[in-house]
Amino acid sequence: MTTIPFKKPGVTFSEETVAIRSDHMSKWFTLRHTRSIKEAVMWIAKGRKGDLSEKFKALDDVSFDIHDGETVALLGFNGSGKSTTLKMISGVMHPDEGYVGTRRKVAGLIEVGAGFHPDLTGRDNVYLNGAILGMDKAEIDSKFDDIVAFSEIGEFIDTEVKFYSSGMYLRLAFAVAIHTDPEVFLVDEILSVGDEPFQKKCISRIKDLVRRGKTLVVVSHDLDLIMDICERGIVLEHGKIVYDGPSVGAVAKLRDRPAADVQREQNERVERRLYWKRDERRKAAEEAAAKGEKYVPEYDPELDDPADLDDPTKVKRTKGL
Ligand SMILES: Nc1ncnc2c1ncn2[C@@H]1O[C@H](COP(=O)(O)OP(=O)(O)OP(=O)(O)O)[C@@H](O)[C@H]1O
Repeated sequence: MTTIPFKKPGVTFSEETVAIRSDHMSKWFTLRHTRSIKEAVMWIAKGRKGDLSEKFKALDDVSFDIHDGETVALLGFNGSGKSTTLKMISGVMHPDEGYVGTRRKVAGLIEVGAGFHPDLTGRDNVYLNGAILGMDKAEIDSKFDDIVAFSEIGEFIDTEVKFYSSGMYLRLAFAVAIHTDPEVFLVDEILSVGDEPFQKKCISRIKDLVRRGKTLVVVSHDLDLIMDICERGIVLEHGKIVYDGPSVGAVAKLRDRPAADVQREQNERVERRLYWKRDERRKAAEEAAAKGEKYVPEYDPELDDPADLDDPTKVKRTKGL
């Protein structure tokens, strides 16, 4: 039994709740070999018979259903096919065999700055990217200040994005994607591009989405974070699914350790974190009370119900978060 507060108790899934379906999906890629000049000459001399390149199956008969509100991690060692699976779900790649489809509004953070035009300013790119992700102008207008605040781009919003660092790109891309209010959010490892405070902010925002019941599919090598955020883990090995079940079991498989031990350590980690967070709040409330003030904590998706944000006496949202 996990102690994460935002995990939902068992929900009944049906055909109507399927958000993403992958049905016997396979993908072939071409592996190009570097050949010596001699080999290339021989190949031409033999009438170009055979191929200098070789095909390999990056995804092999991958099937899964992801239902509304599920939080799923795609796990596996380097080259196992995680990012390719995410690209299939987002539609930037198509399977060679089988089927993959989504039934909900999807926003993905898969490739940093994909959909950004280098010669346009940050401001113009917010509008361009927002439109690509399905927002109309009025919606972007109303969210523009929040997007810029979240990204912390500040005055650079009117600079052409070709002058941005990769971290600045990421900030703006994440800020736009998160403000599209997607039903399904796809996140690849790219969070690692941002600096630590920004990563924390993104993770907090992702936890907020989870708490609000959104569907999440994440690719990450950060297994502790995965257990925090995701209920389910799908482990890929050489393009095949070798495990699909509770994320703790997936992590145990990757770490080659008993699931009960991994679960116990995860529970201890979460309990410790929540203890310190509550303790900090308690101290801040005492300090405020000593001054005759009322302490209103900042919203934390691990401690607070998102509905509490409607009541300014309960929690407040940090600007841009
Ligand atoms: N466009 C492509 N053309 C050729 N091969 C590709 C292409 N994209 C991915 N691959 C190969 O397909 C395999 C799976 O790649 P993928 O990026 O999905 O792995 P991954 O599990 O996300 O790995 P990592 O943990 O290193 O990010 C790898 O061998 C990779 O080199």
